[in-house]
Order: sequence, then structure tokens, then C-alpha cells
Amino acid sequence: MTSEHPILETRDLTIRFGGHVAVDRVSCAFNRGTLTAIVGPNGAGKTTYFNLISGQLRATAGKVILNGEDITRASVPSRTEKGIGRAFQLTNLFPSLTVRENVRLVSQAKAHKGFDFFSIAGNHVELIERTEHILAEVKLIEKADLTVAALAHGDQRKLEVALMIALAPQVLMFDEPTAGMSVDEVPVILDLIRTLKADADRTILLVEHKMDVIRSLADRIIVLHNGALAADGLPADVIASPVVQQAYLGRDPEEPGPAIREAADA
Ligand SMILES: Nc1ncnc2c1ncn2[C@@H]1O[C@H](COP(=O)(O)OP(=O)(O)OP(=O)(O)O)[C@@H](O)[C@H]1O
Repeated sequence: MTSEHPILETRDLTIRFGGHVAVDRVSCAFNRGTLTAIVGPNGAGKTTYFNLISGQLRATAGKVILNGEDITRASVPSRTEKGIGRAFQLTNLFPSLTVRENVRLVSQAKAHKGFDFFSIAGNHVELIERTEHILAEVKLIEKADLTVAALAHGDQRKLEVALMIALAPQVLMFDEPTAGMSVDEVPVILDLIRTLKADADRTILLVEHKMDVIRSLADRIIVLHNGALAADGLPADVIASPVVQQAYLGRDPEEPGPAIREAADA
């Protein structure tokens, strides 16, 4: 972790649905270059917390601060432009275009935000190079000429990540990236997240249930329980803490359960 100011912060972030408080005064700061796993039982508020950060939901109270700027009331596109990245839904893209064309389109959309009349030619070369760089980073070069519709499930997830990267986000949000993946596909996505993490400018938030995945990737774990922050710290400490053993894993701390065994087997 670094000592600089946090890139992202939530302050007393809260959302109520009728009488139900789904996210309850969550205050948390995320430093640049770190990967934080967000865990908690089903219905704990993890996805809702993500939606409040990326802007799909508006907070009832509290704040979301990005690079010192209050973005609590900003729209989703505005947050995306400011540096919050969340994987695309492929259904919003062009299934009949190739992988490369999709990445190029999103890169182009990003580049046009900073359009410079005097460097059109330069932009074009840069765009091609950037597209190839992203395809290489997510290991989709060999599939670049396939249409999206022809991709296997795991490769579609990689493309979602590629499109997120094309928007050059500072904060990358993954909501259960290995959900629904085959045993073969899981390590590929984990490797990809590890590669992304190697860039110290990227700050990663990861909602994940698989404890072995969390152990291998996270610098820090925060635990949500009934919408509130129940624990926050280094992975080994948080996993071992009574609050997690009882509240999240639902068992006696002395008695290792399936998630811990899974971690031990990994
Ligand atoms: N739009 C909504 N309207 C009403 N209630 C909602 C809405 N979105 C979420 N909730 C409720 O808020 C609570 C938190 O849900 P959320 O999906 O954030 O939990 P989660 O921790 O991501 O769970 P899971 O691990 O099952 O994905 C749940 O009780 C859910 O039913």
C-alpha cells in the first residue's frame, strides 16, 4: 500500500430500498495499486455497493470520492470517463463484429474524448497499436479475427475485460469474474487479473466468493454483513477473524469448513 491519498473512497455510503438498508454507512478508502476483495454472505450488499460506486444506483446518503472529487451524483458515463471501470455486458456490443473491431471501437470512443485535430494520423497509428496491446494483454490476439458470437464463454469474459481496459480506467471493478466458468477457464481469468494488477496504476475491486481466489489475489479483504462493514484487513487476518468465521462462513472458528479447505487444497 502507498501513503498517498486514496484514489477511491466511500464515506458513510448508504442506500435504502423502502425500509431495507442494503448498504449501511460504509466508509472505506482504496489506495492506488491495490487489489481489495469484497466478501460477505448472499444478500450482504456487495453488488449494491459496487453499483453505488459505478453509478448504476444512487446513494440515499453518504459520498463516493474519486481522486478527491465528489462523484456521488455523477452519471455512469461521467464516472466511466473519470476512471471507474466495470466490465461491459457483451449484450451491449456488436456480436457480428470481430474481437479486434470491438476493442478498436471502444478505444476509438475513448480517444475521441480527447480529440486533437493536429494529430489525426498519429491518433490512427496509436489506436491500432493500443488495440493490439490490449488484445495481447488479455491474451486474445489469436482470437482477434473471430466474431464475438463465435467466442467461448471464457474468451467472452476476457473480451469484457479488454473493453474495460480500452477505456483506460484507474479503478477496475470485477463482480464475481469466475462465476459460471469451467474449471479450465478459472485460472485463465485469475492470471489475467494478476497481469492487470501488475500495473501499479490500477486499483482493483473484486467481489468474489471463492476463498482460494481471494487468497491468491487480494492485498486486503473487506467484509460486508447486512450491508455494513464487518471487517477490513489483510487476507490472512480477516479470514481468521471470528467475525468472518461466524458471520460470513457461518461456523465455529475452531472448525475448518469447505471454503478454508478449498484454500488449503489450492
Ligand atoms: N433494486 C433493489 N430493490 C430492492 N432491493 C434490492 C435491490 N437491489 C438489491 N436489493 C437488496 O439488497 C440486498 C443486497 O443485495 P446484493 O445483491 O447487493 O447482495 P450481494 O452481497 O451482492 O449478494 P450475492 O452474493 O447473492 O450476489 C439484498 O437483500 C437485495 O435483495
